[in-house]
Amino acid sequence: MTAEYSLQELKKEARMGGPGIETTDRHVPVIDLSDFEARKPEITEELWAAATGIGFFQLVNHGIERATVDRAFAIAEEFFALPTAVKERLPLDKSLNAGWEFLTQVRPSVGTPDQKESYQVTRPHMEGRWPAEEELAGFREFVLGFESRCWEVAMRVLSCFADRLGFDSDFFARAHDPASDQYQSTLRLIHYFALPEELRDRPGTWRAGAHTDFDCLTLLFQRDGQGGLQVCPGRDADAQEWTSVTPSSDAITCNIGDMLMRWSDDRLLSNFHRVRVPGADEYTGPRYSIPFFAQANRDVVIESPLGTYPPITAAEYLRERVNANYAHRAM
Ligand SMILES: O=C(O)CCC(=O)C(=O)O
Ligand SMILES: [Fe+2]
Repeated sequence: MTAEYSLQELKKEARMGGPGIETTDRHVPVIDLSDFEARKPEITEELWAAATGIGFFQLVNHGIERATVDRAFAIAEEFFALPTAVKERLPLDKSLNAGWEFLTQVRPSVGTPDQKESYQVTRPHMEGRWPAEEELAGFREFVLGFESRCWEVAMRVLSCFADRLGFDSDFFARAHDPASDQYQSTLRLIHYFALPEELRDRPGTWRAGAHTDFDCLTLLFQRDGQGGLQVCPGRDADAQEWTSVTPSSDAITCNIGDMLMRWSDDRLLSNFHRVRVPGADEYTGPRYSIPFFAQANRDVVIESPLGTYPPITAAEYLRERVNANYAHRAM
């Protein structure tokens, strides 16, 4: 990817920070993964249609039991309830996507920090970044197990895209090999703060400012009743029309990221999304979400079937995206 391409991406992002308008005209498809092997051709059609359109879809019967998802949210709440002094011992290393941050993520679209704290888990870089067993018993073991379950679901979905793109079915599983020290897929626990009165009507306050994800595929776990996620499809997004995604504790909300858009010669669409703050009549308490970002291993070369972009390693690709973000912020 050239620097100009990165900058062009960023200019689009900078235009996306306003409130825009809301529309209910669009639909986020719900895709049933049950009986996956037998129904794979049918599921692949549904995934492809969603990913080449709105870029978002919700998976049901995805194979991760509700009790496991509930436990993930319970343990996330326990983590964020730890004393600040404990969490401060696990600071985020941005280049490694590992550790805890508090109010530090600034999206180029809005220029204000997301109203959240988050904890990122990237397998090869967690040494010294786990709370001690006495502080939060069973946390490390559970979180790593949950990360593996997410990986499995993500690879199942990516194998469908591989079939359609002309790769072999295991192509993306090899590209996201968790046994490699080059692995860079990330599980993130997020706690969006209860909305304080004084921020309720302040323009430019976002739980997550408008952005596209850098990865191949994002799996997002949300809770019933904790809404706010909105999507604006279309790379240019000139109309600035946003559609709310209804949260569900039973579904995994998925979206395509920039890396897979590039890998698919722009056929699969990485679309803008954001998390708005609650409106006047809405629940203003804390909101928790858990995204898993399937991001190809650092040493994997991203080479699209039609050759729209020159080959680039996943590490270099991300470095350019991150650098472009910093350049923008410094201006
Ligand atoms: O919390 C959410 O609903 C969305 C989070 C998100 O888009 C992200 O972390 O990239
Ligand atoms: Fe996102």
